Amino acid sequence: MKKSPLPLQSAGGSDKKRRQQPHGKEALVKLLRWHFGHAEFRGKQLEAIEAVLSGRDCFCLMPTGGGKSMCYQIPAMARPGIVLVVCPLIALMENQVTALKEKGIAAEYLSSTQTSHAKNKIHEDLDSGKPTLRLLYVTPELIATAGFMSKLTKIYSRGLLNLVAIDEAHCISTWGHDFRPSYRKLSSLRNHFPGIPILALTATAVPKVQNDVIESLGLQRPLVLKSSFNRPNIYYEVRYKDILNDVYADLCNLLKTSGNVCGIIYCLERSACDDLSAYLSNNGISCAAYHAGLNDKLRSSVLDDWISSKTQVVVATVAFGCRGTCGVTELVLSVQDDVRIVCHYNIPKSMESFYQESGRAGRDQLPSRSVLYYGVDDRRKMEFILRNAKSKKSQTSNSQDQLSKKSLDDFTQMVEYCEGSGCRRKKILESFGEQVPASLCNESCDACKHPSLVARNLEEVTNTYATRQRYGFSHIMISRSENMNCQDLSEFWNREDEASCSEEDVSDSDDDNDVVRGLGRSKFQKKSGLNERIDFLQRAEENYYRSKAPDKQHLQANKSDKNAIADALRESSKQRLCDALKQAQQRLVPLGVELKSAASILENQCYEKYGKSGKSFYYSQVASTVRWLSTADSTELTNRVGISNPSTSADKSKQAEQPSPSSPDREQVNVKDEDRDTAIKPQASEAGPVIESSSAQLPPIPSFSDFMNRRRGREKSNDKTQRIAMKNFEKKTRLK
Ligand SMILES: Nc1ncnc2c1ncn2[C@@H]1O[C@H](COP(=O)(O)OP(=O)(O)OP(=O)(O)O)[C@@H](O)[C@H]1O
Ligand SMILES: [Mg+2]
Repeated sequence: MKKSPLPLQSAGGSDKKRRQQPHGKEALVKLLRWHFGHAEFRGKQLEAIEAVLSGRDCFCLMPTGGGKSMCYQIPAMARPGIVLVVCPLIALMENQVTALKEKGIAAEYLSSTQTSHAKNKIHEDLDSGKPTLRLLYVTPELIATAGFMSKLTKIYSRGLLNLVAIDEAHCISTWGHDFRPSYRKLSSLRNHFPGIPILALTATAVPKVQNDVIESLGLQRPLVLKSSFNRPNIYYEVRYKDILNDVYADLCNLLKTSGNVCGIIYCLERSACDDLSAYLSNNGISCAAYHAGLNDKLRSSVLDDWISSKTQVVVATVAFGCRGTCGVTELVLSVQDDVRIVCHYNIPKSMESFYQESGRAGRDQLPSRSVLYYGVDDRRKMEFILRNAKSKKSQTSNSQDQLSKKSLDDFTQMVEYCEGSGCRRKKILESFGEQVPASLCNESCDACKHPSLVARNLEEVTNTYATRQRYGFSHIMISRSENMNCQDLSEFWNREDEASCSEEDVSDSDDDNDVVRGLGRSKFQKKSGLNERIDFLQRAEENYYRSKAPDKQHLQANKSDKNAIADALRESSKQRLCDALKQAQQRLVPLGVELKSAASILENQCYEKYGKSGKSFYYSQVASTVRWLSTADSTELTNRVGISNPSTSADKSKQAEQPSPSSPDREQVNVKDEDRDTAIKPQASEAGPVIESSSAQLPPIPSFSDFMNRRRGREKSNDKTQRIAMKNFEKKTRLK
């Protein structure tokens, strides 16, 4: 170990005596500089260190990347003896131990993944009169074993246990988003080792969780240190899917204009990860999808490439965002310091999750960005899942019911973050109980920097949404939520235990029992994981359309082969696309194509391109085509259904080259809104939803970029007539 710059206090002897020896600030700063090369302590680090060195329990709340590890690493350097660090992940321990060893610090971890030789060496050192080890990392499961507890007790009775640090301490709380039952086993530590300070560390900001952690660990008169959750180096922004021409293209452009930086995109669904990642790759962004659907080898190579900057962006499912329970991904996402941009392709389930996920940007304190793509349909999807989760919980127990209610409340905060026009930063901080002046933001969120643009966007979203509702879009989720028995969905929103994690996560546990239980649950997990729930939603959507279809024989879908796309399913997709086309036709000029054939062409595109990759790809593609139909203009539509001919194999390659349904090539879209205005000829629907004639005469909704371009154009133009026409158009749109 690197020789300390300070005269070290001797190990052993009276606990009290040792703790009474003060460590002045200067001495501690020297240790920081010597061992870690940092000039000064950050935030509350020094206070936490001084507290534990004086023997006091401490609860330390610091934002992600705030430097919590230092709060136990410096005390470990200050005096000989052992600092025990409890950590939820073997991968996380491995990572920290490797980094410490590189700095010449005597650190080790104990886990089932180590060889007996390595373990024996550690035990020998611990058993010796003068252990050289300073930091010993263990999992909560190991702490609970009788063997390890008796070893720890021996170390304690020899006066060699200096501190117990509990990292990610929120995992002990059922109120947190990352509850881990094995953390409950840590409750006994306070009584087992009287006089040894316990340091609980977390970045989880919810006050209820904080109190729960302190109580559950039995901390005595703890020094409670709470740093501000403000991340001044992150610029927060929300983009509105419903008024963007093409969300994929927007995201792609965003990444390109951000430079060749390291980024993370979070999606709710695996299929969206694959789809988006493929789109971005095709458009020149070096990126890869990462989710539980990939095999281990592929996953680790994706992460390796990302860490080594071979890949710029990783598109990951949110299921990998849980800190306490999930495996390597979480580790990588949270140790990569130079992530410059974090995008959420779907609205997160809570402010807590959003904060943690977006917080992975800029851990090195350099300017970074968080961009959330918000869509009303995404919101509905979430609400739908939450509502159904609630109905199941209410059948089982009150406390579960409360948890579901909490999920809904948490989600409301997230919706307010997106739908409100006030400072985003203030909203984040206030949701964690921090009252801050508006000036704190210093124009580092879109609402503060471009207030009128945000207000216009929100107005546009409201108008678009109102019009869509009038046309019958977006009501699907609501009607289904009332009809469906969707009990399986409940688990997704309350990750009460490891059961809700994927198998990789369980393998990270150190507890044999947990592993066995976990494996026993794996069948259930497979059935009730996030993506399966999404599949379930999509199936429900299919059922909805099937039940609408006149020919009920489609209901006989072949259930035997999970991935095979049955003819009945294809038929129901066609029907669904046909419905969407009808609605599009009411909005636009007549397509000049027979609707059923057009639906067939679109369905075939989905099938050709995605069917072979499995059902969920196919489902998501059909769903995104339906979404696309709700915004596409006549030229886009004719281009898409006109070019393709599903029946010839020669066209297959052509189809592959075509942009994905959710991302029609913008270059092809060149229809002026004025042209569209005059071209509208509302058609009576054949069998689609009944639409009032007044709504059928509505002008088409201009896309946001059209709207903005026209605005810009207007500013430049001196042509008075054009200006008047524009004003009239805007007025008309607003009125609708
Ligand atoms: N006093 C300091 N000065 C400069 N850099 C520091 C200081 N303390 C810690 N750091 C650096 O800050 C980064 C984050 O530290 P650390 O991993 O301890 O954060 P954390 O609070 O544990 O974050 P997380 O919640 O993500 O686990 C590391 O690169 C670390 O070296
Ligand atoms: Mg940490």
